[in-house]
Amino acid sequence: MTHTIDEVSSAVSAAARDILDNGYAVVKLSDLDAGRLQTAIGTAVEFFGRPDEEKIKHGSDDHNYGYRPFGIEYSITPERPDMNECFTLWSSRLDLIPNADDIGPLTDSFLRWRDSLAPLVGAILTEVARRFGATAPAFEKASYLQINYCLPTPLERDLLQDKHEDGHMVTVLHSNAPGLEIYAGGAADPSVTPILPGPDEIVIMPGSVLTALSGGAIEPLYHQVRNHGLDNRQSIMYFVNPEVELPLFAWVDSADGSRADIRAHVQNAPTMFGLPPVEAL
Ligand SMILES: O=C(O)CCC(=O)C(=O)O
Ligand SMILES: [Fe+2]
Repeated sequence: MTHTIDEVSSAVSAAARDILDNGYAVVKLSDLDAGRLQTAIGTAVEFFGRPDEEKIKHGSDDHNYGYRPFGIEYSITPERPDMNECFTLWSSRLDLIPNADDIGPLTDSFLRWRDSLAPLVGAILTEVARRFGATAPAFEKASYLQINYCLPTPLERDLLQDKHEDGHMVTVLHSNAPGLEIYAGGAADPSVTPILPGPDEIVIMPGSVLTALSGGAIEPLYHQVRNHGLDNRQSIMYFVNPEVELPLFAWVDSADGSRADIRAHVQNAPTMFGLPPVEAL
């Protein structure tokens, strides 16, 4: 299915409305974009199948760029690491990934998938900001793609990833097997909703940076990943952060009438998961 301009703009409006009214949105992709998504997952799965000593050659020393082995990132506590390996690509910065030249098909497929997502994310954020009489911040240079390659995990460990919110503006997520559970009723409501996007679907989840921008109107979507004992599950995320070169002000006045610069929140959020702060790339 190809999408006409009218269909795209109504999908964007519907996504913005769902984020504001329901706290998250599910968006259907065109055939072209769904193909890029599946190619990105396929090339990454081939990469994760390589020996550890090969993969580690493509990870930065601080584990922020390229391959990140199991055991670094966590959701609540370092004693319970997320049960996955990762590969990340920040902005278009192939130079930050050691020996990126040797994994061209993987980085190419990630760049193509990012090229599909960035205009869609930009249009949806523009529409969300418009509802607050504001303009959405630029984001591409401070945002990154990450694929999680889930590891086979004994069922005694109930969750592959403990309950968390991502600390970004939005996360665009696709997963290819069950596990994701969202707290659709808010962080304090214990009930969870399992979510499995179709092969041509993505989920858009607000994070606490969007909460700060919207003056609390849009809550962060807490989520977790249940262990169903599967041995072939991947999830791929576009973690979208506002660029941080210039001051970044909330879209609404705070109670005292001021508008705080929220850049420190943006930059420090990843430290809650054991990762370095967001840089201005
Ligand atoms: O694997 C998933 O479905 C979710 C992954 C996730 O929440 C994350 O990496 O922050
Ligand atoms: Fe997450």
